[in-house]
Amino acid sequence: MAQSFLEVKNLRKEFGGLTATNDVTFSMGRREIIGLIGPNGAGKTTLLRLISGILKPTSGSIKFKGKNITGAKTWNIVNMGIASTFQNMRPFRRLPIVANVMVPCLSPRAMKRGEWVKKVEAKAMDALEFAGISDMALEKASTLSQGDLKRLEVARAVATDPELLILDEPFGGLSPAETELMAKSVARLHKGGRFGRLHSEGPAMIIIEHKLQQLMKIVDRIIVLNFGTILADGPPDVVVKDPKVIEAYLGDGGTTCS
Ligand SMILES: Nc1ncnc2c1ncn2[C@@H]1O[C@H](COP(=O)(O)OP(=O)(O)OP(=O)(O)O)[C@@H](O)[C@H]1O
Repeated sequence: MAQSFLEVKNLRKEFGGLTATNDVTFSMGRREIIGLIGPNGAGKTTLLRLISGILKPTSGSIKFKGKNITGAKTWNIVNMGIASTFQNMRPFRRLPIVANVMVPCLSPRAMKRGEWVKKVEAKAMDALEFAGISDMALEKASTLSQGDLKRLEVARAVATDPELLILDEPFGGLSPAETELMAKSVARLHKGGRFGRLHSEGPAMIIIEHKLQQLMKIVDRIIVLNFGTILADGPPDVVVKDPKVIEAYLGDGGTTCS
């Protein structure tokens, strides 16, 4: 049987008496882009944190490209090719925006193509250009609006040339116009190619998002979590019609949820 790109098996995380992810099992292919949805508290962010190494699971396993990464350190996971953005954004607020992106550019993974430090700023600028905030590169990160902080998060993640990019609510707090722009950038990145000195291999993606209309346009598969358990897993048009999903999350309005 062909080896999965990402293989999550019986992944469980308990916080005291609370089971945040309850034996979650799924796998994904190298070219997939998955939307991870579900009600508040369903366990989506916990699942993301387990895959990116911020949390250690209570039990279960995670394999990436055939290697067991369960409980591995975050920086090892980043160097293997998994990058994430988070809801609670924590940039180096006192540093210029471009310096925030130069830090991930100095990771062994980002440097592995034989780049030297003098090229790092140029590469960081290309990541900012990709995210649409290069004109503010020398401002302090503390001056950024919520929407632009999201862009900085994306720039920091793409600067490591990830093979799997995990985005936690990339459209959260953005205006409809900003959401449209971010959705287009994400879809473009998934296709891959060169963006200046940035080389995107077209990462696989897992995107947590509540703005379903926009999410549906860019993903080819949806996983629905509810009370830490996978309720549905399939193509977006099938999942949104699933009575279990409508009852637990979508309500009568279906995909009008934004
Ligand atoms: N560090 C923690 N300590 C204790 N409980 C936690 C912790 N992190 C998450 N939880 C709990 O685990 C459950 C799942 O939370 P999680 O943040 O993963 O849900 P979510 O689906 O991402 O929700 P949202 O859509 O609101 O972001 C919730 O009941 C939450 O309160």
